[in-house]
Amino acid sequence: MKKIALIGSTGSIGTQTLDVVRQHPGQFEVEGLAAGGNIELFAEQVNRFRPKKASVATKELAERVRPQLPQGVELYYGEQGLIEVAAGTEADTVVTAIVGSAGLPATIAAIEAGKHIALANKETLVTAGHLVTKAAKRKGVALLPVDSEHSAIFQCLNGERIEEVRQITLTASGGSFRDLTREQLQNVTVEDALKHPNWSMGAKVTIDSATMVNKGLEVIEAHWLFGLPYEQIGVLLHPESIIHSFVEYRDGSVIAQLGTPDMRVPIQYALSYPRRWPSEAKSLSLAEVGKLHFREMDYTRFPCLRLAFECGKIGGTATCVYNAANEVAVARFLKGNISFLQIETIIETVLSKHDVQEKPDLEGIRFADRWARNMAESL
Ligand SMILES: NC(=O)C1=CN([C@@H]2O[C@H](COP(=O)(O)OP(=O)(O)OC[C@H]3O[C@@H](n4cnc5c(N)ncnc54)[C@H](OP(=O)(O)O)[C@@H]3O)[C@@H](O)[C@H]2O)C=CC1
Ligand SMILES: CC(=O)[C@@H](O)[C@H](O)COP(=O)(O)O
Ligand SMILES: [Mn+2]
Repeated sequence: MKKIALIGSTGSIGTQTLDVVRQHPGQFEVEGLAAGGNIELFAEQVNRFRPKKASVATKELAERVRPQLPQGVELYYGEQGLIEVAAGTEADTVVTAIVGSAGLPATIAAIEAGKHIALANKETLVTAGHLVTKAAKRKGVALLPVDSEHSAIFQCLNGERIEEVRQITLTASGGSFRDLTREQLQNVTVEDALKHPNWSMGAKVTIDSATMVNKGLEVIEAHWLFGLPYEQIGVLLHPESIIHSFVEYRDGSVIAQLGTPDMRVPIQYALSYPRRWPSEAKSLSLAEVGKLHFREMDYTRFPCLRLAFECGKIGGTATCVYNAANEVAVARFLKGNISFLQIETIIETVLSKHDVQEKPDLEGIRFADRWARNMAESL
């Protein structure tokens, strides 16, 4: 029996995690669930999975949802509520399916409480990778990747030595606007940006995919998860999202992980590791697929990816600021407040005004995150 807590249960990764739980009756105990504001779905989930602890975003939401929950469930709210669910139950693994750097305090608390992390919330590693990985090492807990590319790399590295790796390559679909020129990007709409060609995901990551910030965040995530320098991390445009990523070894061998795009596969692998459980995922028929395509990344077309590499190499608070500026810019774009191309202008401008702190502690990270958000709001 695997005991899990899940933060971000009502989102795309959260609901698919609960699909995996449902598909393996008797294998899981759900000890804790946390969500933001979707209290109707959250109430259903709590009634179905009967966690001991539950949390929603605010006190007001907690008061509204309380009457719909079964007796005996301890209900919390806010950042402390997330921490309670992530760190305060008997779960051995916490699935971080919350979006944004809001997931950082709960992830650190879970690690400090000795929980393994099935990590979907990439913003946590981008914001404070040095602190998260150091804490995980000190506590002897695993950071198990859920992100499809990182799960792929993790699987390709299985049983190999990291020092024998020449290069890892993350594949990128190109997102909703892959084939548009920068000129054409000037008039794109929120609705169009939300149409990812291959994956059905939450709004924020779908926009990140279109700006290529998602790949930028993933490059930084890979740096921290696998301990590789940025010079050994590459990105390749692959429109079909069938090859989820690959590793080239020093003898010239290349090992890739393939599959139909279905996030329940990497979610399940993070929970079943080192075993492989049966799943309902569709078999991949390469004969049906016929052809796979690849293109060199164009860093002029996708400047946010170049910026991510630059921030990663600078280190310190640079990646935290890249992430925070992006979170604010994407939220503003989704509200119709700025244009698509202004997302990258905001990130670039905020970064240009930032004085990087080299080895920030958690307080330094929080300060940089707040500073970048305020700056991004003010532009
Ligand atoms: N979706 C995907 O296929 C993939 C996602 N990821 C990563 O996984 C993470 C989640 O993405 P995704 O599932 O798409 O996002 P969604 O927007 O679909 O879901 C986000 C979840 O976080 C909850 N949430 C947001 N803010 C808060 C808060 N302040 N307190 C508590 N809960 C909060 C939401 O609650 P509510 O809805 O109730 O407000 C929801 O449950 C992201 O970091 C993303 O980059 C990585 C790979 C693939
Ligand atoms: C499914 C997943 O892992 C997403 O993060 C995915 O990577 C988005 O695809 P692209 O960023 O390659 O468009
Ligand atoms: Mn991904």
